[in-house]
Amino acid sequence: MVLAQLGGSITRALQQMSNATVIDEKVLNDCLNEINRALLQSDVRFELVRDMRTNIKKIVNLQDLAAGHNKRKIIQQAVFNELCKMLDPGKSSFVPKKGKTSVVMFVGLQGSGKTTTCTKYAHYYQKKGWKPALVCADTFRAGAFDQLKQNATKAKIPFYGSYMESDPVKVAVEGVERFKEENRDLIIVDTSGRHKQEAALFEEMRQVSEATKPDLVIFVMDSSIGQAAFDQAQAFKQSVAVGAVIITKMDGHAKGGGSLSAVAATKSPVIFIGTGEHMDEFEVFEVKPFVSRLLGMGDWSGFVDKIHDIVPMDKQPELLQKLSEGFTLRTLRIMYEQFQNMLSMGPLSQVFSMLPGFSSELMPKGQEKESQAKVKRYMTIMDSMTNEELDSSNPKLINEPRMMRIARGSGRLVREVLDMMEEYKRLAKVMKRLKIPKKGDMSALSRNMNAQSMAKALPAQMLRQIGGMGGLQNLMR
Ligand SMILES: Nc1nc2c(ncn2[C@@H]2O[C@H](COP(=O)(O)OP(=O)(O)OP(=O)(O)O)[C@@H](O)[C@H]2O)c(=O)[nH]1
Repeated sequence: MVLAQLGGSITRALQQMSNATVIDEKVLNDCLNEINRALLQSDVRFELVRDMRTNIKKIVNLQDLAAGHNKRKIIQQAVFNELCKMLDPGKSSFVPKKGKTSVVMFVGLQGSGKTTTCTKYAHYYQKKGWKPALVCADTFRAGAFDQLKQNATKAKIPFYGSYMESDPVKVAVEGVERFKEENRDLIIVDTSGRHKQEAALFEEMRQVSEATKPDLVIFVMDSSIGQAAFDQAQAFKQSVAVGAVIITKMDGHAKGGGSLSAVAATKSPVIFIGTGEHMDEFEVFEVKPFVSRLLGMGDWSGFVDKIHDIVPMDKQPELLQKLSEGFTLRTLRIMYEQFQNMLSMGPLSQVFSMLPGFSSELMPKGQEKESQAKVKRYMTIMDSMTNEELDSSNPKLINEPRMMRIARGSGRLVREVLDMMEEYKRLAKVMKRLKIPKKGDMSALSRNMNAQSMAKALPAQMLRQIGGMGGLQNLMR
């Protein structure tokens, strides 16, 4: 997945710093140099990287920190905060209100994924009970209207466009008026793109915007754009009042840092990211959970949201319960069982990218097949272990001769057995620090579940304590 490598590099730099016996100026500089290199390699704009370093150095003044201070924590927190700051323009975008008509105009270069994203955006709100509608104001590209029509029909969203009319302003105005009359609460206008930034494109966008007076203009950008992202985003911002950004194709192998720095150019927040060609491969973008995931720290709220999206309602409490029980990887057998759970979930592999520790290495998005093969390989290796080995909390029990024996028994290489043991130790360490945080989890759950499914998720004793079903309903209100 885009940026997985960046996350891995930053995490490694922080880890190396943490491993140093004494944190002095040199250790800090080495760590920051590593992070800078990783960011630049991911196409993040030089100025942003430079500013981030300056800010961290200002916050982490090693000489001023008394001996008792936990320097590692302070540095880690500063890196986390600065990454968040880089992605956060400090102001939120216009938020449409359900039941009240809003017009949202989409702009972006041809092929950025604009038309697909318009439908994903409409579909996202439709699932939440809104009444969206799509207007195709792209009269430039032959086939644009057909594409929107096809997408909209599939998602059962009303649409408007014309095969005959060549004036995009006219089509846009007619479409918006039609849907206002029909009391649609989210009218989405898809505009045309060009292969490159051209005066004609910007003039057309300006005219459509003037005529339809959108409440929000969303700039759609392909994550593979690289260093050109900043200039492109700025050019769009200068022509129309861009208020939010959506970054597409985050599932690809592009570096992605460039598109994220577009936030700085448009001074507008990224509100969603596209993570695949399908309608549901679309995620709300929130800075802190994103940076948490990037650094392998997990994202509980996203995790619970995702479960809500793809797991049938009646299975959700059971799954959450199962997962939370397995988080302490005391023994290899527990890891084996967790792997079994994961494999039986199939499409849920994307969910695991939100789980701390599983993020970039074990289950990178876009490499599900390879990851599954790796997990299966680990399981084959564990199949050749004794019950004592599987149930022991002491990995040292598996010494060199045993490793060689296990490798022979499972038909794998000794190196692979070693890899598996390393992965186990790594996961066990990460999981040890973890428990579904009660407060966060409860608020995420209460957002997403009705009282009935919530009641099932709670231990009986806790449910009694809060006054049964009635008490729970009050609490949720
Ligand atoms: N993998 C992946 N593909 C995407 C994503 N979003 C869009 N696409 C694909 O990108 C291609 C271009 O998308 P379109 O929606 O046609 O692009 P557009 O910007 O509307 O193009 P014009 O209408 O020509 O301006 C299509 O094949 C989409 O399926 C995404 O998040 N991930």
